[in-house]
Amino acid sequence: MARKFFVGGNWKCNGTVEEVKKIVTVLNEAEVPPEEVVDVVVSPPFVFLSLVKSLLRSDFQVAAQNCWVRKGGAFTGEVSAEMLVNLGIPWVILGHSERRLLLGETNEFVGDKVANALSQGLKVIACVGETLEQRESGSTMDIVAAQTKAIAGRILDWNNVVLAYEPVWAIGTGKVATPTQAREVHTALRKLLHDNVSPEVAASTRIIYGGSVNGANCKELAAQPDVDGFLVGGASLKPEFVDIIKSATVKSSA
Ligand SMILES: O=C(CO)COP(=O)(O)O
Repeated sequence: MARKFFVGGNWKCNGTVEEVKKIVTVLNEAEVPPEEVVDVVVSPPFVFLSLVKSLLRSDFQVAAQNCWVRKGGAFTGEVSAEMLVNLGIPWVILGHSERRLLLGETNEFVGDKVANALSQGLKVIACVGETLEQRESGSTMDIVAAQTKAIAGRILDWNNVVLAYEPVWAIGTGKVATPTQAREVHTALRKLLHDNVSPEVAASTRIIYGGSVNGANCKELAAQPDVDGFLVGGASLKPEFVDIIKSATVKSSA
């Protein structure tokens, strides 16, 4: 069965109520391929989740950008998976490189978070990716394999997981991975799932690319065999996000 294209918009730590309303209006008015062709998931900061959920068209979904590693309780400043479920938020992004690098989230911690979020009924966009230094030293595959294995070992049901390959050197830099660079890692990750999990999971799990994706480069990337969609940062705050959603047709017409 073909994997459904997936386009996520990670708004990161951006936005005001007014800006959020504007972005949602653009999305609500956009003509995009039907739900059967593409999953669209936008991820505002926690404080805007309810607002976005209440305004957003029903064929698009909402994701949180993080959640706590365990059940809620005395953890000042954290938001638990069960709170997100209670709010009707279906998705959460976990293991983003900004959290790994700026907040010290380790592979093991991200694995724990993924296990906890899935056990509470959330769907997870799990992120992996190497730094520039790691790429230049030739350790890209070792790094993303270790990150992926730490996550994979904690997953019982892969139906609720999307894997996002986001090379750190491509995030927010305007330096997008070439289609070949993206394809190489995506293909290797799919092989890793094949060998370490199962052929079925390797065939059905969406592996999406993130890092300086925009309206101009999305089609060529979308045409790569193992690229099943995108996790978009900066461009997800702009009208060109709609063009990125439309790149799903590159796959459906292939
Ligand atoms: O980190 C990203 C999405 O999670 C990518 O960010 P940019 O698209 O701004 O490079």
